[in-house]
Amino acid sequence: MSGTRAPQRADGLSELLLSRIRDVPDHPEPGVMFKDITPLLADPVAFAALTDALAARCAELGATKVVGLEARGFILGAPAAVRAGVGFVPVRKAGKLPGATLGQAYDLEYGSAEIEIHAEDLRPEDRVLVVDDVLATGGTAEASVHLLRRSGAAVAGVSVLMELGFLAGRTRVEAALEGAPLDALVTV
Ligand SMILES: O=P(O)(O)OC[C@H]1O[C@H](OP(=O)(O)OP(=O)(O)O)[C@H](O)[C@@H]1O
Ligand SMILES: Nc1ncnc2[nH]cnc12
Repeated sequence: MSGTRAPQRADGLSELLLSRIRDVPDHPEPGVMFKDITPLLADPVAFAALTDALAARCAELGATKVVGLEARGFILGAPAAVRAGVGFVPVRKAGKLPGATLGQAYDLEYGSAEIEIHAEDLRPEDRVLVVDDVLATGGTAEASVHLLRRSGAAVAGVSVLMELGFLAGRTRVEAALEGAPLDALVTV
């Protein structure tokens, strides 16, 4: 696909995943190169390989829950949680969750938003792996880390399928993570 750098892993996983991500120029607005993961989801081999990698990371970090970020983080995070044998907790856009919520406002590459979680689904002893598809400006992941800390859970790390390195989101997420790892299976 266009506009990408060489894969980072020696096992061929990054190359496989990258080959299934489609660049869509000017979506959802002019100037944005949208990274479309639907071809990857439609490929059972690539989707299973991604799920296995995320589940393995969950085990390596001793995570007791996967938190997925709406909406594409749900698609990636939920099967990884099942594969790892841990629970899944959704971070949703504001106004969707029916129970008592904790909320956090944040900025996107395009626009702004607020996220919420049912904090009652996390225990103080939980170690959470945050999963999402794309790290762009880092605003969503950063807000999630702050939200999770406020919920009382420990953040074991953040794992994303794809990091858009030219947007420098890593810096702000690593600052929020205070030493916990930020992993990207593919960086472009
Ligand atoms: O690093 P950032 O600049 O915060 O951007 C990354 C976030 O943006 C996208 O979500 P989006 O809110 O577009 O929603 P969707 O997954 O519901 O399509 C993507 O799935 C990440 O969650
Ligand atoms: N360029 C992009 N492609 C896909 N998802 C995104 N989320 C934020 N920026 C994005």
